[in-house]
Amino acid sequence: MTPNKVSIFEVGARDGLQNELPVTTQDKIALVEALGRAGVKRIEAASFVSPKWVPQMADSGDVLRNISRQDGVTYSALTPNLKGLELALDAGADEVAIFGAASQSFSQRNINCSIEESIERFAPVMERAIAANIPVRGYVSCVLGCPYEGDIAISEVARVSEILYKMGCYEISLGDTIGVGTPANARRMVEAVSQKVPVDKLALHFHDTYGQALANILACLETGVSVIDSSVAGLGGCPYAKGASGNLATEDLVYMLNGLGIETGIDLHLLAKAGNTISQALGKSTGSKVARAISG
Ligand SMILES: CC(C)(COP(=O)([O-])OP(=O)([O-])OC[C@H]1O[C@@H](n2cnc3c(N)ncnc32)[C@H](O)[C@@H]1OP(=O)([O-])[O-])[C@@H](O)C(=O)NCCC(=O)NCCSC(=O)C[C@@](C)(O)CC(=O)[O-]
Repeated sequence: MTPNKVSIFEVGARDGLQNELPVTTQDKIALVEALGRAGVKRIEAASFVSPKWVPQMADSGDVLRNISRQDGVTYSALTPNLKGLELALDAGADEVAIFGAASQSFSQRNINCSIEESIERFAPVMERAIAANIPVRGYVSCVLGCPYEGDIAISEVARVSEILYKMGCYEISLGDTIGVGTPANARRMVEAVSQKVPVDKLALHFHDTYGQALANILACLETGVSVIDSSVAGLGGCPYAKGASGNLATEDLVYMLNGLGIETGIDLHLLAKAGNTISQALGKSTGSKVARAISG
């Protein structure tokens, strides 16, 4: 069941940088271009959300408009509502993502509405995106725990995932937003969701707050999932756990997959270089253990 190829969905320029100190638009553009040169084919480069809520992403339009696009690379953006979608289309996003949650409290704090209200908001986004021929990805946050509610029922994760899938999302990314999962419950969750959404339409989006992300991914690969989200240099913190690491570092993921003989198409050294450069711009060292080892 373990796939022999994995598609990496790089979220450093969005999920990572939304949780870091601001960097310049030019730094973001350079990062996205360096990721492309490293062989990353799916890059989340922008987020059209309220600049009052997430000021770090306020220049998303300028980023998307000014990158030198590489053939075969998809540049995507988060769009919580119709306004976000229109901005993303205007800036030239190749695909967009709507983002919901399996926790009511998280949904309320993240996008200022309940799960049900979020589904209502997503419907016109989906309709307009389909009309514009733009693929829509769906995120479900808090699939292995919530910072406000603690444990989340797997049935709720499966329910929300199925709703987003049936609305027309081409892929559902399962977010362990606060990185609390461990391998056995991560695998149980993926198995349960795959009863409702085909496993080849699922992606793993596991944060590394508790250092479990690689182990969780390894356990879930056995279910057949073959799309994994990660963030170069481990960019991104966790607003709910001060000082905690954020997303799983793409370099660490690629290193593990290389060792398993699973193809990603990514050049690890160029990837680490991209991660080191953006880390320098942030005034910190890379969050990737592999990148540190290679550089050393
Ligand atoms: C969703 C809203 C906008 C609702 O926010 P709201 O206040 O309920 O919305 P509103 O429609 O009442 O609008 C309020 C103001 O925001 C503006 N506005 C409204 N929409 C937009 C937009 N698209 N782009 C730019 N501006 C927008 C709107 O124009 C208005 O401006 P004002 O009149 O006050 O000047 C807000 O809650 C928001 O922006 N939240 C951002 C949440 C966010 O970005 N979270 C991080 C991403 S999710 C994540 O990281 C998890 C994930 C995906 O990685 C998976 C995982 O790890 O679990």
